[in-house]
Formats: sequence, C-alpha cells, structure tokens
Amino acid sequence: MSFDSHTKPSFRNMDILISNWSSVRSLPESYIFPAERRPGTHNIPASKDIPIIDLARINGHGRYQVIQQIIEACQDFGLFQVINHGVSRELMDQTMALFKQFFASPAPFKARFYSNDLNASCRLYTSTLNYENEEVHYWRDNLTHRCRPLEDHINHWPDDPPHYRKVVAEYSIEVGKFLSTILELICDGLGLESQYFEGEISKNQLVSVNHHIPCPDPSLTIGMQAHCDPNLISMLQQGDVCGLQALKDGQWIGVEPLPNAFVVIPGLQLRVISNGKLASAVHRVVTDSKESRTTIGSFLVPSNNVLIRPADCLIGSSGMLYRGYTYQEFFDTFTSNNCEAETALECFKV
Ligand SMILES: O=C(O)CCC(=O)C(=O)O
Ligand SMILES: [Fe+2]
Repeated sequence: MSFDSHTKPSFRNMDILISNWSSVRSLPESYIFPAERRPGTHNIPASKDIPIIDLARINGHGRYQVIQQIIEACQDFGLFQVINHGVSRELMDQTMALFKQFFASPAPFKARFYSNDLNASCRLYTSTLNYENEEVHYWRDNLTHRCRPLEDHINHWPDDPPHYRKVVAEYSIEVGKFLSTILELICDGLGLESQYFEGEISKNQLVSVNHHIPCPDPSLTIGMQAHCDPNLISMLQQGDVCGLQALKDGQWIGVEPLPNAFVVIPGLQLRVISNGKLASAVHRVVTDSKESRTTIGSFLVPSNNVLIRPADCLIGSSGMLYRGYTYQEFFDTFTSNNCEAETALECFKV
C-alpha cells in the first residue's frame, strides 16, 4: 500500500463517496465481498453482557471499584461503555448534527476536504486510504480531524455552518479530557507511576467520523472490516443505529447504541504497555438496510518518536511479551501490512 500519492479527485470523481449517492437500489459489484469475507449473521442482537461503567462514582469511595470494573472489562471484553462521562448531551447532539449535516452537504463543498494525506488537518475519504488499489470497497465514508495543537489544524476544518469549528473544537477538548480520565484510572489500576500516559505518549488526538448510508444488502458487504485499533485508546459516540460488533470468545456480539454512553476501546499500544494484561477488542461495523449511521470516534495517538514498551512493573516472571519500538516503527509496519494492526503487532512479539 502506498500513501505517497495524495490524490485530489476532481469534483467529477466525488461520486466515489457513498454520501454523494442519492439512491442505491442494488449493491454495486465493487462492494460485494467474496463469501469468506462477508459478515455472516449480521443482525446480531445487542449483548447485555458488555460492562456499562458509571463514571459518576470516581470522586469518592466508588473510585476503587470503578477502576476494578475498567480493568476487568479490558481483560474480559477489550471494550466497555461509560455513562456519566462528563460530556454534556447537548454538546454530543450538536456535534453529531454538524457531522450529519457535513455528509449531507453538496459534493463540491465536500470535495474541498477530500484527501488521503495522513498528515492533513482534515481529510475526507471513502472505504480506506487505499481506495484506488483495493479489490472490494467498504461501505463507509470517513472525515478525520487532527485536533492537537488545535491552532495548527482548526483553520483547515470545515467552516460551514459558521459554528462548526467552535463546536467541534469544544467537543474534541471535552472528549480529550474524558479519555485522559480513563487513562488515569487505567494507570492506577495497573499500578503504573502516575502520569504514565501524559505527554508524548498521548500527544495526538483525532476525531474520526464514519458515515454509512443505508445499504441495499448488508449480508454482502461490510462497513469496516474486523480490526483492532492501532492507537493508544479509542472512544466512540455511536449515535442511535446498531452496527458495531465485537469479537468475544470467537463470537460476534452487538454493542448496543446507548444514547448517553461512550464506548471505550483500548488500542493495541495499551496491550503492549500492559504486557498483554489488557485486551483490545477485535471489532467491525456491519451496515443497515434502512438507516444511515454516523458515529464519532476519538483517538489518542502517541507521537512518532515515543518509545512504546511493556511497563517495567508489569513484566513479571514471564518476561516481556513485546519488544520496544517507536510508534513510527509500529505505524510503518501497520501501513505496510494493509492497515492490519494485529498483524503488524506480530512483528514486535518477543
Ligand atoms: O463506527 C463504529 O462503530 C466503529 C468505528 C471504528 O471502529 C474505528 O473508527 O476504528
Ligand atoms: Fe476501530
């Protein structure tokens, strides 16, 4: 895969974005996966087992219990939901409405943001960054904003409606604080020195919006392939349409879209730092035949030169499960392995 050529399709080519399609009666051939890569049973009911953790309890006697719940959820599921996370419902709804409006806006406006440059402050693309070379396309558009430092990026984000930048900036700050709180609790729970996750290791933040239009046949295609997130930690505002599934004991389980909750998914870097103690759920997105689905992911990502390795206090008698590497080294391995994070991580196993 190559990210060297930063193609800028002309307005004419903007019909590669599924959000620019007005009506789709049958699934185009280029979205039909071979049988072995189809989702199988795609409409799986939401699992009631995925832990829902109430963050309102962290300022007092409940803190220890919350930490235990988070660590157990990371071990058992590699993902969990959080309620009372501190981000207001109003800000969540306002941000979601702006992103839906963005994907519904005219193709020439969206074309301004089309890019497959990983360093772009704002990039809009469809399927994967490898659209031109992939055999089958995924049923999704994505708009990713770089968020830190805000002043370097914000002026490149969409500016229509005029309050877009202000609202998305506030959202990114609030969810950034939320992710830092979760990292602090994980830090305590693992017994790492305080501030372990501060600074370069969580320096970059992305707000990544996925949009899927209704799909004529969800059994033949997929919104996002099964993957682990390559970063330090991820969270998701799911909206109100089902689609996210996580792999648990070899079975896909549905992650319920709860209106007030955030889904938290430890990234693979947390698996490495915890020396395999914390899991990072394999997850995928199936499509819906009736409704559009828009979700807001937020990721904390290490800076390129930071050294990632199992924390000394977690190495124990079985030794280091992974060798140390710079995040840049991991990310290069990730992109050259077709963006399969778990395959990339194999290269760093001891
Ligand atoms: O949109 C979703 O439900 C999941 C998104 C996701 O897994 C990702 O962006 O890495
Ligand atoms: Fe993901």
